[in-house]
Amino acid sequence: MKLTFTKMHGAGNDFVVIDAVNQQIDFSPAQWKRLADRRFGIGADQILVVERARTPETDFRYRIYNADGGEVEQCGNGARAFVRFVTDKGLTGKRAIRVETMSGVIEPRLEDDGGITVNMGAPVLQPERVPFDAAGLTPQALGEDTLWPLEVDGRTALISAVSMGNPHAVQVVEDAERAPVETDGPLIERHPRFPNRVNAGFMQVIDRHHIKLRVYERGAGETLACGTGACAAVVSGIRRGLLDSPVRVSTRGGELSIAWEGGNAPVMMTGPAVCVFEGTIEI
Ligand SMILES: N[C@@H](CCC[C@H](N)C(=O)O)C(=O)O
Repeated sequence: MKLTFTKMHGAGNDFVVIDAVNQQIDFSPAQWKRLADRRFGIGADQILVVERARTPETDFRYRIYNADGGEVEQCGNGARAFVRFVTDKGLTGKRAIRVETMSGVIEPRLEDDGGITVNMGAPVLQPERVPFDAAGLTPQALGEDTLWPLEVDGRTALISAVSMGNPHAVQVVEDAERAPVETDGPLIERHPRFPNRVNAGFMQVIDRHHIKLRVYERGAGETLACGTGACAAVVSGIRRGLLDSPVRVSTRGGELSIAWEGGNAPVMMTGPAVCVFEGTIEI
């Protein structure tokens, strides 16, 4: 079939976005993987599929596939790209949009200045719900946070286990640019204590309102930015007593802003969403 797509990015985290409201889509994991392939396909960290709502309480359903072809629960930068896409394509006239994802309903909003803010919901911190297997580990308390000792390549990384709908392991590093993201990232991603695999975040605290962040993403490798990774890092930093809301998150691809008032308050994410080009591909 001939597939029409839009190539987008949010702070350099790039997406193929597909209108499945007006196109019939039923692809296999191998086909998603091929679309995301940077040599044999279009190239993307994730594929975002915009579908009709399945309930009267929501406006759309939005599905997310990693570059490895696997479907996943959540994508923060993708949520902003989703809003730009449905607005630019005229699929909705609403500015506040309720959208069903695999991990529940989120509420992105197009602001008057053209920026996009997403209510990402409250973080989930119970290990079994991340999911993280903490059996037999002795945690360390830091501020309000619980740091788990994770054995990685013969060393111990002290991680916060956070779910933003999808799983994250966040550690603090002295220098994000020199952090072992390429080497430790894949080991953490597939660490046996994370049964669903995990996104591995490496956060450098610049000051109480500013961090640098690199994320080795599950199913995609290191990306230029990870929205849910930024939310998880800020939650971890605030709980560790290192940060105060709001926090500017500098990534290799751009800047995000994350606000969180603690506890069960939702994490609010603001950042860019850009359309790069449109095209068609035979698949
Ligand atoms: N880039 C995303 C996260 C995409 C999903 C992630 N790789 C996972 O497997 O959970 C973001 O901006 O949040």
